[in-house]
Amino acid sequence: MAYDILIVDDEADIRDLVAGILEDEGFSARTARDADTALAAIATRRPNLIFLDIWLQGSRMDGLELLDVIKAEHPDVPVVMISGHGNIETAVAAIKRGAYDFVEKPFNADRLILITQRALETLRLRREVRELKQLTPHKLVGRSSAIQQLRATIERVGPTNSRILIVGPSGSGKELAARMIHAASVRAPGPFIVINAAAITPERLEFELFGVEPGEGREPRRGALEEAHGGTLFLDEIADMPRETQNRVLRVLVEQTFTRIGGTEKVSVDVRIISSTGRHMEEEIAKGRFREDLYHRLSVVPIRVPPLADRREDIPELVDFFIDLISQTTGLPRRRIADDAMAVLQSHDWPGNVRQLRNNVERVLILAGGDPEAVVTASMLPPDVGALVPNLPNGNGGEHLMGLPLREAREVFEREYLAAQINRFGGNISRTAEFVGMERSALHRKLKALGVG
Ligand SMILES: Nc1ncnc2c1ncn2[C@@H]1O[C@H](COP(=O)(O)OP(=O)(O)OP(=O)(O)O)[C@@H](O)[C@H]1O
Repeated sequence: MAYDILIVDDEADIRDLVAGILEDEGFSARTARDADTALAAIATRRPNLIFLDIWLQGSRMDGLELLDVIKAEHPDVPVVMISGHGNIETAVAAIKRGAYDFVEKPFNADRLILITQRALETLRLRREVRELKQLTPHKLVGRSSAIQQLRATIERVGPTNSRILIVGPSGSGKELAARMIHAASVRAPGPFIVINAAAITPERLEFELFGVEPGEGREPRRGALEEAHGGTLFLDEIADMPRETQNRVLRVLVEQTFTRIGGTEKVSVDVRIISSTGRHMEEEIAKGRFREDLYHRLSVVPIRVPPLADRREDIPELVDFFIDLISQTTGLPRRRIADDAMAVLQSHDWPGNVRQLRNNVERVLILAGGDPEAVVTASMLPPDVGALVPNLPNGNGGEHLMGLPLREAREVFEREYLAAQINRFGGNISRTAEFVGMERSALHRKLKALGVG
């Protein structure tokens, strides 16, 4: 379903322009010319995001007043202000009152789209974090040596107060590891606050981190640093942090104090910082995109979470864990995964790592339907998870073999089948031999004859 975005502006040209840009990106846009039509539109259907002009000519309320009403009634709907005289004071005023971000006229279509995506992504992440917090026990599942080492490291570094940088690809479990470190520390009863630098615009990131000084008669808006006082701040995707924010964060680490945006008063907090990245930080530093001194301060203890494809032996246990978890939380019946289906799951490359595996287990449980006793076989897996022998040329499950004489077809099949099995068992010949039902030495000879290795 397309995201529903409401554009509130007194100028028809602006409404049409913004709506056109968003619709071209596949969003669904509605428009309103003043406060009353906007409130009626919101009452009819709650939008996912609102663009709101600061100056609403000919309206009962101006944009900032309407913002107050929207925030009071729908605090979760992000509002991006449209500012004609864009300057930092207007932005600060709007953000103090709860706006998510602002765009300046004249519009830059790319920035508009970026802000839209980030606002929606933040919303999604917040919801996901909320759901996951409720649903997922903080348990790091897996018996591979990489996961065993990771668990040992977490136990060792958890109780210290050191800053930790967790490196690994998206969905591999970095945030989970950070939560476990927090849980293993004396800060466990304190808050665990997450800030994702990739999901927030640079301007917004500063507000979110450092907070905003109060205006006349208002409470200050506390940033993540203050929220995390006595606990842990998890800085996700630090490589996406703009240089200016890097400078500010470095100052916080050196001076142990900071000032809110627009303020002068020094605020000091007691926060442990755990950060994460999916990038090669050495490269980011070499290209001048990340401050080396900040990197060293954040990465007192570096921890690596390997991609799922490098620890395929964890997959069966993870699948069982997610089947239990998903069936408990959704009420869907549990299923048994047949050996052929597990072989496919273990052979797949999982570019989205554990998160992608979890989503696929959920899809399987939803789609399986019918008889709760039914076993999930390879043919019931989502098509993009791949065929039983994923690397067969053409990836079409075997039709191409029909054009070959039996001897050659058998050779092609054996080669691809064994290569996929070896890959699945992480290169371990003994375990592959056991699974495919051959003697270890016979398998060796076979592989040599087929030129696999
Ligand atoms: N070893 C594991 N055992 C159990 N659940 C796991 C494991 N690894 C990851 N998960 C689950 O997979 C999902 C993705 O993990 P997480 O959010 O920690 O990844 P991430 O590396 O921080 O991702 P991103 O870089 O995209 O933020 C979460 O639901 C998490 O609980």
